[in-house]
Amino acid sequence: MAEILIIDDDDSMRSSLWHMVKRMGHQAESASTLREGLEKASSGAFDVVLLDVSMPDGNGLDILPDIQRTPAEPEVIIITGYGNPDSAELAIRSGAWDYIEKGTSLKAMTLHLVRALQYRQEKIASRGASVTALKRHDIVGNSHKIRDCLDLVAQAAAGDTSVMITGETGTGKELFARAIHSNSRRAEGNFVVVDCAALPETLVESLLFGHEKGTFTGAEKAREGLIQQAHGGSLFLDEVGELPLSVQKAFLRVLQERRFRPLGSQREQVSDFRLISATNRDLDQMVRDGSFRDDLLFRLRAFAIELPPLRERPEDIKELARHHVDRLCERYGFATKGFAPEFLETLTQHSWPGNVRELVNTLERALASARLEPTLFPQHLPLDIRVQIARAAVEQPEPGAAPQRVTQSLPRLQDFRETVFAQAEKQYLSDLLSLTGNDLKEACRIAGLSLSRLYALLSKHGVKPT
Ligand SMILES: Nc1ncnc2c1ncn2[C@@H]1O[C@H](COP(=O)(O)OP(=O)(O)OP(=O)(O)O)[C@@H](O)[C@H]1O
Repeated sequence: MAEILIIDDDDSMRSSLWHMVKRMGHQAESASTLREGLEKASSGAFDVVLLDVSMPDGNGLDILPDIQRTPAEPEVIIITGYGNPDSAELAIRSGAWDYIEKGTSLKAMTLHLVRALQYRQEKIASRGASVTALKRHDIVGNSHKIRDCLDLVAQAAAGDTSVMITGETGTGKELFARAIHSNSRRAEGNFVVVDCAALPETLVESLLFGHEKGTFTGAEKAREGLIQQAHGGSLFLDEVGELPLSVQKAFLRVLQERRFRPLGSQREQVSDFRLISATNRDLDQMVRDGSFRDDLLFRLRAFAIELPPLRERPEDIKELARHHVDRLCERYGFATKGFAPEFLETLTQHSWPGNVRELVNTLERALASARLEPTLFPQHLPLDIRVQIARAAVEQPEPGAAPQRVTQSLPRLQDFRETVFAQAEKQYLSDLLSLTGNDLKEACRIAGLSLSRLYALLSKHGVKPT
């Protein structure tokens, strides 16, 4: 029996969904505001949340990420009476399982729920089996986003297709590539790293494909190429966007046929390798610009993993800091160090544009500054980071400027949302009345509201036709 939470302010809708869930033999709970819904989702163990978009205390899509981050990580089905393509796209991009309009028959809604439950059951079963068995290979973090990536690592490791890992610099692309290799059937073979950004253009072909003795000046001995070294293992093309166009063509052929000819050789060689590539560049844009081959991209991206930046998973910072400080202390022969609470707080407030690599470098600098002192304080952190955080705490943003990281006297997020939402709703209603010249029928049509709902909102905000 599954547990379903219905968040909808419309009494009759809530009640018919509740009966639908009960008839399916599941447990149902309901909430009529977003606040109540989020509270219930946070304390319950729901499998699916049916979430209305247009609610009295805000837009349901705004709390979608909060619901997905609750411990049970439920699937969310968005239900709305005012469907529009943009919010449908936003819902799906934000990870909603499905998006349905209120006019949909109960029979069809039942089917959506059955599918969502089936999907969830299979996801939990496969995640349990695959991620538990996964060797993490030093990957630290338990945020929802990292666990989703580990799930993909487990899936990729079980197969043999080419994998492309994308993500900002320092997000752990090489670490994840190694994890795929060491969890795959090729784990006993070589993991050969090719840093495409560091390959000199004149030597790239000979390094990849190898060469015979005397093929060019300086080729005093025959040399095995990196592709051959990866035979039986994995070839990791880091910064693959930097591969020159001429080499892209030759490499495409290697991928298609797993055969290549070393420079100066008459004979073709065979290499059975699994390709993993990584980039922080927008390869689709490079294809549009003509600097990357679309047929190669298509082959490289048979399976894709996108790693999240550290600022989107601050909950991992503490564990990452512990892991890397312990490793660094061991390397330098220090006794391990404790963290003052303010130290962790400061780390969590920084936005880490260089991601985990920047965090690791910063911890190394903090250790050098603390030397034999047993506890790390913010004072051990580099000055530039402390200055940035101190400035952000006191600076008022310029009108229209990007939001800053502020640390003092903020209201509760829910209260802030409610205030902003109420102001925006009031403004919208005034604009609606002026635009329509107080024609309430036309206003209902534009806003997608019933007349009674429009009256209720006008009276709630004290907006009167002029
Ligand atoms: N999830 C993680 N857990 C532990 N350490 C991590 C994690 N992600 C990254 N790191 C550490 O951060 C540093 C950078 O990682 P890595 O080289 O894999 O990043 P990258 O995305 O390949 O970077 P670039 O794009 O600059 O090549 C390494 O020291 C790595 O050990």
